[in-house]
Amino acid sequence: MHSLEISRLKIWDSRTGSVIVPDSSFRVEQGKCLAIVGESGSGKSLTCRAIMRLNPASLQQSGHIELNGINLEELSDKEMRQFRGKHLCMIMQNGMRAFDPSRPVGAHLLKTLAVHYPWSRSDAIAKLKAALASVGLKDPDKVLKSYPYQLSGGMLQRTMIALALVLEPDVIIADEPTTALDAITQYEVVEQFIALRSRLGGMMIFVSHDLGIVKRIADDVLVMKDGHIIERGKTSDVLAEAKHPYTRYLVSSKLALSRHFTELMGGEAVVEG
Ligand SMILES: Nc1ncnc2c1ncn2[C@@H]1O[C@H](COP(=O)(O)OP(=O)(O)OP(=O)(O)O)[C@@H](O)[C@H]1O
Repeated sequence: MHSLEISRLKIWDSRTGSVIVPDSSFRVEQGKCLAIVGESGSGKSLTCRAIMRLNPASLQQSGHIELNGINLEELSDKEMRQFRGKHLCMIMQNGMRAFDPSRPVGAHLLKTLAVHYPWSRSDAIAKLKAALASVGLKDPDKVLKSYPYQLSGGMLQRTMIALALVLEPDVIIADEPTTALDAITQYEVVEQFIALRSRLGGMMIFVSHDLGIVKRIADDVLVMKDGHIIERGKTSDVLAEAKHPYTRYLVSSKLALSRHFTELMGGEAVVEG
């Protein structure tokens, strides 16, 4: 069975000695999406970046991270660079930061693909164009020729999703990929993530503040607070019957917000678990 297994992950700041994530263990299985929720600063991003081994050098980590039986801790930096992209792909909150601002998007994407696949340039372009069209980008040629600043946040996130479609990684880690988008674009990009999940059938970790999105996309959920996992379980169970007071607080804030929104819109409050 393919899986990503994180055991006893600890992350600390080597300059100050302060421990940010003391001891986290969790597992994602083939075909499953795990959401990580929790307040700002609870350690969600550092946990994701620890899996990718992308935290700054001042942050140290220990513990065991294993993907499909491969112990990632044993890979050299060079091997890890090769491993990322093909096996582990991260989609971040700010699409702009994911791209090289000084080059057209297409040049950046082709360079990434060239690290992992021996395709000819024309084959790689054809695959990218098909993927860009499949995530709803109407003019793939124009996207490839554009600089990142010429594309909207939603277009950049779709472009990252398209790249993931071509790379077909075992694991996709999406760190608040819709937070910087307006509500309608958010909805559309989440739809693309759901489609990506079903097309690749791999594993996904989806970090979000938004329990509505979590409910739509994730099978299981972890709730983090101050670096600790305080609750975990099937998404529907956690949302319906949260055990920890902090999770209940998160769920009730979400309900209060949706009630307020519904009242503002002049309708009946819809309470969804
Ligand atoms: N490079 C760093 N060096 C030291 N501490 C850091 C570093 N990056 C983040 N931190 C601290 O680690 C803690 C966890 O940060 P992290 O970014 O993982 O939170 P988060 O849960 O993802 O929050 P958000 O939802 O705001 O992104 C925070 O207190 C943050 O200030």
